[in-house]
Amino acid sequence: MSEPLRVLITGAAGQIAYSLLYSIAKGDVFGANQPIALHLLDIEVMNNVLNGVVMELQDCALPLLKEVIATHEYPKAFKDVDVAILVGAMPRREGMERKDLLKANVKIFKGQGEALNQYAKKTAKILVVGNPANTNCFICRKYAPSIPSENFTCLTRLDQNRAQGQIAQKLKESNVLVSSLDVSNVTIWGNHSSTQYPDVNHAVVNIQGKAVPAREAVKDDNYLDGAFIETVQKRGAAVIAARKLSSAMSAAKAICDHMRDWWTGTAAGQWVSMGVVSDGSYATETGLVFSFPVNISGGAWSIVQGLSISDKAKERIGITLNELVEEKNDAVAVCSD
Ligand SMILES: NC(=O)C1=CN([C@@H]2O[C@H](COP(=O)(O)OP(=O)(O)OC[C@H]3O[C@@H](n4cnc5c(N)ncnc54)[C@H](O)[C@@H]3O)[C@@H](O)[C@H]2O)C=CC1
Ligand SMILES: O=C([O-])CC(=O)C(=O)O
Repeated sequence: MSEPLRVLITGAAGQIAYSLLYSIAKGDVFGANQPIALHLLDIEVMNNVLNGVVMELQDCALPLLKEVIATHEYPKAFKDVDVAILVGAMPRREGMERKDLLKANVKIFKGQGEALNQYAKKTAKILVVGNPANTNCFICRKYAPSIPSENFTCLTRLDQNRAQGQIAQKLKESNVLVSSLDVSNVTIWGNHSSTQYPDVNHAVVNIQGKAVPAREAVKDDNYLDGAFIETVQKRGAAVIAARKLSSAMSAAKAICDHMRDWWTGTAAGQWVSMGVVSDGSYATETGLVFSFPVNISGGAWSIVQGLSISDKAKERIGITLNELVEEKNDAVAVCSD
């Protein structure tokens, strides 16, 4: 067996981590033969809760889990990590937009960027989950200049999974029985916020072994251009309104999907959506962390190029782009206070 992969999870005493740790330690993400050392970080007041999580991990009796380091200290938490999943941050409550968290959360990602820069492996793959995820990722990368920018990503896979789920659900209404996994190449453009653009123009549904364009399968452009987009954009808020807590089980599942695909690659002809550092593709601003369609091979992602983008789609991409530019300016100002 190989050396343990050092996987840092921040916010390890919180609700997303509680759904996430088991899948990672069991081998669902990095493979059934990959030993894992978990580095669990939370703030000092959560020490007791974190100890309880460590006890439960021991009690899961997982053969791949070789070591658990639970701490509130950055030097220990970030030391030599191969993977950093940065979840720890304040979640939003009912009535808030995710960008309302910016002031409270962005400085956490400045400090964790500095810690990655100082202590993590230079090859570390980083996934930012804490909201506002794109802008926190932008700041994290800014303060970790020794790690390549392509190693920084943020989570928009939950939005992708939601979009696939909505299309599968809609098809059930006309007795076309498919699962979310039969829907591919939906793209989430831009910000993990209510301005994101879930785009079905290149999406495909596998119906009894035949690849059918999503618009042809659904046969309802009004829905796809209206209620579908709004449902995906506002799904996080709908979960908060119902649960009085933000999504956790589905967020943990999306984190696993994101990391597993980054590790093992995307299927031929299929792409996934990830927030990545923009190279200016599709008229976006270079350097912003923007969600794009990406292909992944050999642990490296590349933005899918050459997709046709309608004028309406360009307008929607422009809206989410403008929001990200504003968030970035606010975040840079907060961090230089
Ligand atoms: N990008 C996405 O798709 C999603 C993002 N989120 C975001 O993930 C974040 C975490 O959500 P939950 O787990 O539900 O929240 P939670 O409140 O249950 O857990 C957050 C944990 O982070 C810890 N924490 C706070 N500051 C920290 C720091 N400086 N270092 C390490 N740990 C710290 C807290 O003590 C707490 O244990 C929130 O910002 C939420 O909005 C949630 C769902 C989806
Ligand atoms: O909506 C929230 O605040 C939590 C989140 O990011 C999501 O569920 O997508």
